[in-house]
Amino acid sequence: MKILLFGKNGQLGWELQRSLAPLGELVALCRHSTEFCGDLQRPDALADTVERIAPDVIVNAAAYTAVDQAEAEPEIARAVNARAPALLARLASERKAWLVHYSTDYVFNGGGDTPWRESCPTAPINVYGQTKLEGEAAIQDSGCRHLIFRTSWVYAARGGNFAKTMLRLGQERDTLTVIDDQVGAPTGADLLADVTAHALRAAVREPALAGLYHLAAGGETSWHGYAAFVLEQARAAGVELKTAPGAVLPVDSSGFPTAARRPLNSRLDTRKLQEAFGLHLPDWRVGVTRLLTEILDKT
Ligand SMILES: NC(=O)C1=CN([C@@H]2O[C@H](COP(=O)(O)OP(=O)(O)OC[C@H]3O[C@@H](n4cnc5c(N)ncnc54)[C@H](OP(=O)(O)O)[C@@H]3O)[C@@H](O)[C@H]2O)C=CC1
Ligand SMILES: Cc1cn([C@H]2C[C@H](O)[C@@H](COP(=O)(O)OP(=O)(O)O[C@H]3O[C@@H](C)C(=O)[C@@H](O)[C@H]3O)O2)c(=O)[nH]c1=O
Repeated sequence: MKILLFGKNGQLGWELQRSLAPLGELVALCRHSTEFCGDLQRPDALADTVERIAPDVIVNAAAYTAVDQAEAEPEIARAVNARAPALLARLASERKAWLVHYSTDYVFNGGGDTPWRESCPTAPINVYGQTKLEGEAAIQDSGCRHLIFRTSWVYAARGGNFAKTMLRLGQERDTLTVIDDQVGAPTGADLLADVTAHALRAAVREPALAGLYHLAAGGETSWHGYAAFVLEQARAAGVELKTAPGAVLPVDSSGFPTAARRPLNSRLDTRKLQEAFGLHLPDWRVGVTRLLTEILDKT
């Protein structure tokens, strides 16, 4: 099996390089690759890349993920998150290749407090979520064989994420103010990558498994609960923090204004994935603890 991976240097792309390697020949590209084009904003060159590599599977881990910035540059977000996946889907369809793609909890409006199922109505409340939804729809409409994984609150040892921001701020500030009315599940890029490899292997054998799946770690928390957990673990590991226990102050969304609105309810119901692929998704604390062990060991 020949796999073409886009976005190899992102949080997920980096982990996918490890998880996908045992499945076959892997060609991994980033925006600045030279021999082949890995820039999702260059459609002609992208089509040429796919033609020359002739992959059996295209895995798209590249995306425009700057949620607040997307409000100011919707056309760039749309080119990367919607138009490029649409092109990759057409190219995959033409050559009967699989397309693996990732989407987000931000396709939902955040109403209610029950976990979203794949069949729930989408209604994004920010530009990033809207463009990611357009990408999903284009893939589904193309008729290509695909796996789309909607996930949430991704972190990894490599790359920027909320856990690392909290670790840094905890060493700089006496108090932190963190939103406690947005609820979801922090999900490790390593878990996403391993589940992708497992699911892809199964789907190639059993094409009826193609489709859209929610994929997130088990359990739930708020950004405030997540921040408090990260700092508590760091303190226990001997990191000197300026933020004292109890000085992570909970606020509702209006207490921490941002350019983009975020959904209050980001819970994803992952039963479809677990049943289809015979998987158990571990609690979010398991992965975050591993992340901290890894990054604190290096400091
Ligand atoms: N991060 C999160 O919390 C969540 C992410 N997701 C989805 O998961 C997937 C992976 O996200 P994650 O790994 O966390 O994201 P990252 O932001 O870590 O990585 C995204 C990668 O995409 C690349 N990229 C951006 N624009 C282009 C372009 N024009 N051409 C080629 N590459 C480009 C970036 O490259 P460069 O560094 O050069 O800009 C970066 O390497 C995405 O589909 C995302 O929407 C879903 C839910 C949560
Ligand atoms: C830095 C900071 C953020 N926050 C809030 C703002 C926001 O509501 C929440 C998370 O902020 P961030 O900007 O780190 O995360 P954000 O960019 O919103 O993360 C999202 O990224 C995209 C790509 C996704 O697909 C989503 O699943 C989600 O992970 O925490 C605080 O309350 N206090 C703080 O000090």
